[in-house]
Amino acid sequence: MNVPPPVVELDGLTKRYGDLTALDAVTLDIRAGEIFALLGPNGAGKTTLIGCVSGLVIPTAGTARVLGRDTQREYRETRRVVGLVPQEINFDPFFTVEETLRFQAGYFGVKLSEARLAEILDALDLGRKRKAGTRELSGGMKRRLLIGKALVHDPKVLFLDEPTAGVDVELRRDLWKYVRRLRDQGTTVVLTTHYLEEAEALADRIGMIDRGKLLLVEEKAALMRRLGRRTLRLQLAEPLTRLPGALEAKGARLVETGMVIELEQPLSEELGPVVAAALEAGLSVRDVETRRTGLEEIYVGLLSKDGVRP
Ligand SMILES: Nc1ncnc2c1ncn2[C@@H]1O[C@H](COP(=O)(O)OP(=O)(O)OP(=O)(O)O)[C@@H](O)[C@H]1O
Repeated sequence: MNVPPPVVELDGLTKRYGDLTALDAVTLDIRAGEIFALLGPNGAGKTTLIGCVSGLVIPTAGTARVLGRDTQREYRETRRVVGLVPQEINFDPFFTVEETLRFQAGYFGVKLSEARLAEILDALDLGRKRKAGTRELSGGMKRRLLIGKALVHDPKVLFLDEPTAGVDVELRRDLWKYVRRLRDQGTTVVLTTHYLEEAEALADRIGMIDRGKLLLVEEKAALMRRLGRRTLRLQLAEPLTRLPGALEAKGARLVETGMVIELEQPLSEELGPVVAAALEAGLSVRDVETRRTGLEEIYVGLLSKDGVRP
C-alpha cells in the first residue's frame, strides 16, 4: 500500500514549562488526506502539540514542519496552510456571522469571494444566520462558525481541538459528516477528542498521548483488530446445568441461570468454532449475540498499562 506523503512532520518535538514537560520528544508524521485523531486525558499535551504546529507555542526543542516548512522559521507560510479550530469560542460578540468570516479572511490577506462565503455558510448550515450577530447564535451554531472561521483561507491542514465538546448528538453527527467531506475534498484533518466514539467514527489513524509522550500511533482498523475483544453470547432454548467440556476448555461460562453461554475472546479469534462446539454437543442455540469492545476499553487498558491512570 502506498503511504501518502506527510503533511505535518514532528521530530523530537518538546515543550517544557519550567519543570513540567508538556510535550516529550514527539516524533510523528501526519499524512496527506487522512483524519488523524489524537487521544489523551486532560493535560496530556494535545493542545500544546496543536499550538506548536500552528505557531502559537514555541517548542523548547525539536521541530514541527508543515508541507516541508519549519513552523518557527517560516511562520507566515505555515500559518497560511493551517486552519485551527480552538476549544474556546473566540469571536467578537458585536460582529455578524458574515463579518466574522470576512474579517478572519482579512487576517490572512484573503478576499473572501461571495461564492466561497456562501459555500462555507451553506456547508455549516449557517446561511440563514448570515446577518445575525454572533451573540444570537446557539452554542452549536457558534461551534460551526468556529469551524467556518478556520476554513476561510482554504487551509491544507485543519486542526480541530475538541470540536464537539458540549454539542448535542445530532449536531455532532452533522459535524462528523462535514469533517469527512473536508477529508474527501483533500483536507488533512487532525482532531483531539475526549469522545472515543468520535475517534472510532471518524479517524483513519489514532495517536494516543499521555504526559506529553506519544504512546502509540496506529491505523484505527488495525488497532481494533489487534487489541479489540468481543463478547459472544449463545442463547439456549433450554437451561443447561453443566457446560460441555469443549466449551469449558475455550474459557466459556454459563450465565443467566443456565440459559446463556458467554465467552470473551480477542477479535482476531474466530467465533465459528465456538458455535460449532455448542452444536456438536447437541445444544439447541436460539440466538447468537456478539458485542465488540470499542476504542474506549483499548484506551483505558493502554493508559493503565502505562502505569498512569485510571
Ligand atoms: N502556558 C502554559 N504555562 C504553563 N503550563 C502550561 C501552559 N500551557 C499548558 N500547560 C501545561 O501543559 C500540560 C499540557 O497541557 P495541554 O493543554 O496541552 O493538555 P491537553 O492534552 O490539551 O489537555 P485538555 O484535554 O485538558 O485540553 C498541562 O499540564 C498544562 O497545565
